[in-house]
Amino acid sequence: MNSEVEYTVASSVATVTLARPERLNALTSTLLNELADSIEEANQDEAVRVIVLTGKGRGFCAGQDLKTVSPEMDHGDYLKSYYHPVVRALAGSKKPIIAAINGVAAGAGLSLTLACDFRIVQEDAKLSLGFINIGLVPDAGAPYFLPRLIGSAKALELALLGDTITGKQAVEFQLVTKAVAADRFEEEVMDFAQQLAARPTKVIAYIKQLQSASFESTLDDMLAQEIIYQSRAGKTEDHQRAVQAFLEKKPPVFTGR
Ligand SMILES: CC(C)(COP(=O)(O)OP(=O)(O)OC[C@H]1O[C@@H](n2cnc3c(N)ncnc32)[C@H](O)[C@@H]1OP(=O)(O)O)[C@@H](O)C(=O)NCCC(=O)NCCSC(=O)/C=C1/CC=CC=CO1
Repeated sequence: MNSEVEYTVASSVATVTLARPERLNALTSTLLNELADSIEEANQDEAVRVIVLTGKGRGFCAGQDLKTVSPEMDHGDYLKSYYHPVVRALAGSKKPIIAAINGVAAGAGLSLTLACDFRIVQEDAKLSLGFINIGLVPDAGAPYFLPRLIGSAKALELALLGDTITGKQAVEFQLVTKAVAADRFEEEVMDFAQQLAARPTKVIAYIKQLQSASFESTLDDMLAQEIIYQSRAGKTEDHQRAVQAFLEKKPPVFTGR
């Protein structure tokens, strides 16, 4: 039974909600453990085809709960024990994950969204790496994902200046998939999730695995990998039925198998 993360499944979408709204969903060891478990649960559940990660209340996540930080604490050990399992669960998820950033995202709260596949943000949300403002380096995967997502110069700008940008500005930084007005936010997130859920789920996993291998691989490595994954994709029911549907001039219906 979770206490700091809520987990629901409806219409093929698992919604994982950070649930400490009184502290802007600031992260604790309990919350991080529950978050890693929830992502794992969604990945194991065949009824789930898309995962949405969001926050309860007026914000997405204010990063590490600074009330739990003490001089005795080794921040590196803490990262290894509590953050890295979550980063690996998000980045290694076979199912697509949408970070639905429903308000402020700061510190590791923003970092965790970078390990997701899509970021949909409220237009007036405030986003900040913020680590530098308390004398820390960006963590929770941000040093890996941010330069890959927005390029080295912009990543350094956000990390070194620690500035806050709005959801609208985050689109210009190419940090997020799209920014949406607050009153249409939930509807847009669920529409987007349903579009993804109607796609060939197994093949989505293959595409994610292929792409994540790309940056550390040579051309020869990637050509070898595409042989493996296209061979698997070619054997899926979704592919075979979609070809049949095309030949019959019908729209494809993907079941995720
Ligand atoms: C920009 C903010 C996130 C939001 O600002 P605002 O909307 O004006 O809201 P506030 O009034 O500031 O906050 C509302 C209440 O929540 C409390 N709160 C906010 N953030 C935290 C937090 N991180 N920890 C604990 N409590 C928090 C805030 O005190 C208010 O409570 P009261 O109403 O009782 O006063 C802004 O709040 C902000 O900048 N927050 C801090 C952002 C931050 O520095 N986050 C931590 C970065 S470090 C990190 O994420 C990761 C690690 C990893 C490993 C080890 C060690 C450290 O960090």
